[in-house]
Amino acid sequence: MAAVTGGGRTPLIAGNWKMNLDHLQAVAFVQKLHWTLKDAAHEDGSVEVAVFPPFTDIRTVQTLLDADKIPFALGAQDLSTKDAGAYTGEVSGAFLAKLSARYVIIGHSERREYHHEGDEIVAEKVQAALRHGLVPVICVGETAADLEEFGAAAVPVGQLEKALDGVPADADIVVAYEPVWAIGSGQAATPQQAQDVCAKLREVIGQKLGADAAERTRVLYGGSVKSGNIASFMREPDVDGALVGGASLLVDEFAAIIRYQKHVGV
Ligand SMILES: O=C[C@H](O)COP(=O)(O)O
Repeated sequence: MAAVTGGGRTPLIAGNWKMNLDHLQAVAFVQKLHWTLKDAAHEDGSVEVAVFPPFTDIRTVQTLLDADKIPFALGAQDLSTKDAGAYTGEVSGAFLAKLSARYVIIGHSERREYHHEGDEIVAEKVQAALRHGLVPVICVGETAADLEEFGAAAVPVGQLEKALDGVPADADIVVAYEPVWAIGSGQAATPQQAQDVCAKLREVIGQKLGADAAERTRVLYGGSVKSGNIASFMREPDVDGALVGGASLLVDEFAAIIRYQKHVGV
């Protein structure tokens, strides 16, 4: 089955569990999701599925994925700017890499808002991820007030420019456009809004890292993605997948999102 995004990029459907599902619930969830998806496209690699459990679940989920040969990638929701040392409560990228985490979310709006993480910290975390061979999923997006004052693209474009400072041209990264007003609100962006901003973010990648990086880097949309709207986003040429919050906690709903190709008609 063909990928539907531009440039031959493999679509990525990523489930950010946020602070939900303890390690026992995580095992039941992953087993059920895998079982539900037995016939789905992710089994042949045409859609990549990634789950982002809380830190305390990661070891358990990693063991399950390995033992049952479940083809989901594993990610963390955050990491420290530091690699080791006297930083109480922090988790190093080195530790995540040892647990076979492939991805790490950086700059999520909930980190920016509740933990006061600005663009400098985000850029440091991107460097920390790359130091340990992790793929940063760099989140950018405008608030409702930003949208009114500057339009949709200005803030995410500025955030991404800063996050990419010092990133080498050959770095493996993912960018997620998440308008803050669309997160958990049930009010998703329109596919055209998502496309417009994702295309601008791809331009930024091109300016900062070069044309090859712009062509190969996946740009996701996030914010109230559901099974009922995923196909409309995935039809857009610059939307290469989704970063899903609430709907990634419901097995049948998340499985239906992963199976979006059935609705796209490719
Ligand atoms: O990381 C995921 C986003 O915050 C989207 O969350 P949501 O799908 O619940 O709107």
